[in-house]
Amino acid sequence: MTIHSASRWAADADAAYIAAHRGVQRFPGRDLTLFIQRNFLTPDQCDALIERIEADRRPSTIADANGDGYFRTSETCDLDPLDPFVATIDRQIADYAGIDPIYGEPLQGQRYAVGQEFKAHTDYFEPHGPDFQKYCALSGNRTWTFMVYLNIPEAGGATRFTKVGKMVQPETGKLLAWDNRRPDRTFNPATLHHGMKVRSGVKYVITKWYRERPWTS
Ligand SMILES: O=C(O)CCC(=O)C(=O)O
Ligand SMILES: [Fe+2]
Repeated sequence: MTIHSASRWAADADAAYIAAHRGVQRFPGRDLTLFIQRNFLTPDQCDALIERIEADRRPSTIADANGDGYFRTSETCDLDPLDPFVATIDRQIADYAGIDPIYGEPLQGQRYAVGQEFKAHTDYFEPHGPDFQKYCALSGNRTWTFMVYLNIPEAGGATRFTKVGKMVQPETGKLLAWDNRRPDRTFNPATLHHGMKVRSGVKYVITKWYRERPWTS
């Protein structure tokens, strides 16, 4: 995998830049800008992240309350940006994306036990939704999502893009990256995705979301 220098960082990712990485796979449909990079993280890096998620997890919340308490049943961990190992991972994602890290929300870990899931949702906030002001007033909406599977659960736990019929299976170190917008920069409902129920074992992922403007918490 090619890591480019920091001089390639910009405010937004360029799909052509990501598409040029060695070994990357691109979803063929025009409705969704989606990439898969196997072995983006090493098994050792994944294990070190799992250790941190185990040490510091709490029940997940969702931003746009929808009245369904079972919508996102996983546990979340805000990975410490001051932890030098976490900073290395963050930098590795920024280099791959070509996005300046100042646009990134802090890296999050997720842990799904048997039966836990994240029902179909988009990562961007509905511009007319009730929580848009609260979550997007300062930093703007979410642009790109970078997600890495840290292990293979014994059964279940795939990510399903329900509108385009694409299913991605967890694999240790596999990166999934997508633009939450269409090429014309409008938000793309075809990014709707479902972190499906784990049927056996435990599933761990990390997620990195980038914003339209520099991140301010
Ligand atoms: O765990 C998954 O497969 C999906 C996670 C996800 O959609 C998210 O964290 O936004
Ligand atoms: Fe998501």
